[in-house]
Amino acid sequence: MIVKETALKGCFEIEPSVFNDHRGYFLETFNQQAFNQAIGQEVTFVQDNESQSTKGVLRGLHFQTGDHAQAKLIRVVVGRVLDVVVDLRPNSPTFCKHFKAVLSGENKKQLFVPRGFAHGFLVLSETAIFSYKCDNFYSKAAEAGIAYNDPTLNIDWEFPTNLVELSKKDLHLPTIEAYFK
Ligand SMILES: Cc1cn([C@H]2C[C@H](O)[C@@H](COP(=O)(O)OP(=O)(O)O[C@H]3O[C@@H](C)C(=O)[C@@H](O)[C@H]3O)O2)c(=O)[nH]c1=O
Repeated sequence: MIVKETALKGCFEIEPSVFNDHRGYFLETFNQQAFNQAIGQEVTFVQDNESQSTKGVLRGLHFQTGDHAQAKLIRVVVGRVLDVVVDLRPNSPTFCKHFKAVLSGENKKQLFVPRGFAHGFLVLSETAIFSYKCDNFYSKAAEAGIAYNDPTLNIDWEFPTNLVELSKKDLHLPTIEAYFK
């Protein structure tokens, strides 16, 4: 397993060890002991989520507020996505900065996104199955988000914006400026 901290403190990119043989492959997608040691923190995941989306679907940028904040360990099982995380920790030197990575069923890369970040992804393949662990339970009341095309964040999604498909909820997310007002 190769673990690298990204430019955003506390946010890590993880490349698990994959064992290939004549039958196919094997990997540990999560090992609590190795994971906590690698990132130097005790994280206890309590919920696993999976979603499927088609090409051009963009989910995000989402987070939960206050005591409901969630750290996430993210991976793609099938397909390819552009995953984007945004540091929304007001006291962080990288406040409002983002990090992006292509996660795919082929590269099997994972991202650990700490609490205090917004997260979203855009599906680049015909279909994608997205899987993630959360260290806090889902709370509908605590759901929040920032528009994926926020001008301050200026994220290059590397995809024609007229082809992006959003949920009704995500169509009306505020800008970062409006959110922090
Ligand atoms: C996230 C979530 C949703 N739901 C329900 C609510 C709703 O009826 C349905 C679909 O929810 P959403 O439209 O919010 O799903 P989605 O847009 O996929 O939301 C997810 O987006 C990515 C980018 C994240 O980072 C996640 O934390 C989460 O916010 O599933 C749960 O029951 N539990 C959950 O943990």
